Amino acid sequence: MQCDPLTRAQILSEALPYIQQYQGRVVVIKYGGAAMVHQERRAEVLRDIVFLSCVGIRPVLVHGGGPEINSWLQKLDIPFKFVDGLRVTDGATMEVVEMVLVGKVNKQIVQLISLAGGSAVGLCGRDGNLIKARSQGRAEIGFVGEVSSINPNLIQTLLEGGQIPVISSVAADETGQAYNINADTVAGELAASLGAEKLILLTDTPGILRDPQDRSSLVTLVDIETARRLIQTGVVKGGMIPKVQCCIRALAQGVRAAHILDGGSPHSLLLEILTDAGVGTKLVPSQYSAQVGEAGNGSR
Ligand SMILES: Nc1ncnc2c1ncn2[C@@H]1O[C@H](COP(=O)(O)OP(=O)(O)O)[C@@H](O)[C@H]1O
Ligand SMILES: CC(=O)N[C@@H](CCC(=O)OP(=O)(O)O)C(=O)O
Repeated sequence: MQCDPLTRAQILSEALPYIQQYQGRVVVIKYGGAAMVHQERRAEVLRDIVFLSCVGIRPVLVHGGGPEINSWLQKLDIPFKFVDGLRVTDGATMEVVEMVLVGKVNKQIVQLISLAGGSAVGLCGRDGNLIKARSQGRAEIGFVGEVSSINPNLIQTLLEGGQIPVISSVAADETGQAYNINADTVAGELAASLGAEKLILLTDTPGILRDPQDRSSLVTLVDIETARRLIQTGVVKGGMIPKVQCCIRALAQGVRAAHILDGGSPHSLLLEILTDAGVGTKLVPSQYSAQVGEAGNGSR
């Protein structure tokens, strides 16, 4: 980290109890396309994930790639549009989504992890029957799927072998038909099925903002009830809605905390997990759970 030695020593002494608490625990991290567009930060984010793995925390990475899919659809002259934050996915679009996410973005991330000194295995839902999909049943959005089941055994085996699983949000149904699933949704369901300690969504805003135009209006701590209210009252809009919804679902299924933070800000992942104050929005099941069970001074 680029900081003076005193600050570094403070961070290290603060981080140690968190590292001890989370050792052996699974942390599911979703690296969104909006954050990944900061090419210069990608290697740094992935180095931080390798660091977590080196100290004994078990990161599982789910990646997005919406902007990269858009750019390839444009190159191929295939028009695209979104309904409720979900890409309308016909047969031709599905083919491009799978090629870009599974063939390109996934392998780039695996390579960057390897260059950072870690070892990663790239998978999509089809591999090892990891995720089975089903249609959302909305004709107007085509092959957009939802998770029908998850088989976490392969992920557990990889984690036990010190590998970092890197997962694309493409999965097939019982007939082999591919579906395009929102990557936040996949991350939330995986976190629940792996009994993860944390679900972390890296995006392009500091977290949930009271005013999306004002980056200083960060909501630092929120429980499920308040998170629902932020959606109902329209504070949380657009692409932030599926994020908050999947955090709520993961918390309701036993994940202890969910975090939304800016993946483009230096070392945001480590600062969020390993310091008392954190840098993003932390979502917890209830206000009570915010005060118990965390290492450090419990300031958040
Ligand atoms: N209350 C809010 N706080 C923060 N961001 C918000 C809020 N409401 C809507 N947003 C929007 O949500 C976007 C993040 O969603 P999205 O673009 O889908 O990201 P990703 O590619 O990481 O999945 C932000 O860039 C912001 O424009
Ligand atoms: C159904 C749906 O919308 N799928 C997404 C999958 C990728 C994704 O979620 O990427 P981000 O995290 O970068 O948004 C898409 O096609 O863009």
